[in-house]
Amino acid sequence: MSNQEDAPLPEGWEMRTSRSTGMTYFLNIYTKKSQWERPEAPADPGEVRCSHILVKHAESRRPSSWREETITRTKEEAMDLLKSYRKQIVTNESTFVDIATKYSDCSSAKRGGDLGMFGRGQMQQPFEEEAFKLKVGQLSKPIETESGYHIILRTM
Ligand SMILES: O=C(N[C@H](Cc1nc2ccccc2[nH]1)C(=O)O)c1cc2ccccc2s1
Repeated sequence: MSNQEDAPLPEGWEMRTSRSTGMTYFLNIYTKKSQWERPEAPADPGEVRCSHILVKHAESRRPSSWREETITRTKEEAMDLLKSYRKQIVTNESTFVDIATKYSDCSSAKRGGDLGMFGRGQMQQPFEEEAFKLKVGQLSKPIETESGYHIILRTM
């Protein structure tokens, strides 16, 4: 039975000792907030940085992109296409940036799919929910928003 004190801290937390009292406290390395209680869950990053690949379809909120003036593919075709891209990436046949730059139906394609840093409340809910679940370096499964189907890579 490993002693709770020896167990590693959840991701994003560091242990500190108070200079004034000598007491141990815990620091969220992302938000710089501290707390006395030993954390049980990974620290809320507050903000994340992600890149994504978006495949739109005829029912997308805006069925148009830098690639195609009018996007007519069906939802099923879009999902199949996105899954083929994900397979190329996970088998190292292609890089994420190469696929995003060539095929993503989001204007972020020009930046290799990079969306920059964002906090909660900035992106469509299903996208945000998945993005904040990812560990840094992790590639999501396909998710759906009103824009179409995405795979998300958390980079920070
Ligand atoms: O909403 C955008 N682009 C839309 C497609 C889209 N829909 C999204 C929904 C969630 C996250 C990213 C998304 N991108 C479009 O081009 O029709 C954004 C483009 C960019 C470019 C740079 C940084 C942030 C963003 S957000």
